[in-house]
Amino acid sequence: MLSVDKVTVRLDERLILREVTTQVDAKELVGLLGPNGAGKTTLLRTVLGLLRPAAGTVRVADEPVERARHLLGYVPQRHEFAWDFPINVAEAVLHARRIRLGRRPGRADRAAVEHALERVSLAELARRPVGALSGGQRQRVLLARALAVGPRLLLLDEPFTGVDVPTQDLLTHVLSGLRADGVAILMTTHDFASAARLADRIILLNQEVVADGPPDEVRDGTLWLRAFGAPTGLDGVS
Ligand SMILES: Nc1ncnc2c1ncn2[C@@H]1O[C@H](COP(=O)(O)OP(=O)(O)OP(=O)(O)O)[C@@H](O)[C@H]1O
Repeated sequence: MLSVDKVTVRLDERLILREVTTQVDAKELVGLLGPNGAGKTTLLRTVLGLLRPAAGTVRVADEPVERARHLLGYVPQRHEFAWDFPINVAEAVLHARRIRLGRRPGRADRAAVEHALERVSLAELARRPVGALSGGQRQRVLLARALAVGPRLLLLDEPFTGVDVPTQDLLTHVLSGLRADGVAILMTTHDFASAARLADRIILLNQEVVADGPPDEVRDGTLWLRAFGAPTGLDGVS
């Protein structure tokens, strides 16, 4: 579903990603790990077509990304959304679908919103202003916004960061269900232990791909040393 081939990205003349090659298949959940500033968000933004690589190619469902945007769902980091905007939960989700489809919403769009809210257990909060939500509820709104467009490739930027255990469990459940439905999922995270439980593969990134494989293969301490510059990444790994 996603194929990234020798992608190099420079921002302000600085090399951020160097010849990154990887892929994510349908029904596959891949965790993207690396230290702060490793280029994880940059890679997601490049896949979304928001950044143009200096070299290399990104293809989604065998198409250049410009022709495959309708297949993409994106869950940004929570701070990137304007939570002080005076809209409620259902409107926030509908808005995402409206922007994607570029038309006034009709009955099918409202049904898609309802379905997305149910999938993340937010139906009861549909009329609540987004500014009044907790961190975990906000995370679920962002996921519902991505789901409302029916993505085949879902990109998530640190969905597990700063949310409580029940929210983590819900996210795990929803992502597992999407994978079973055939969605390809690429998710950045700082937490190897939770990624190892959930992901089929883990990519260790630090400007370049340091390792890419099943969690058991990527557990090797020397790889972590190369990716993080310190062995501390293995803390809490079980
Ligand atoms: N628009 C930009 N212009 C210039 N440099 C940028 C821009 N956006 C990001 N960078 C730089 O690119 C590098 C990679 O940033 P990125 O946000 O992709 O890392 P990350 O792995 O997602 O980090 P974190 O774990 O902290 O979220 C950083 O050094 C950052 O300062």
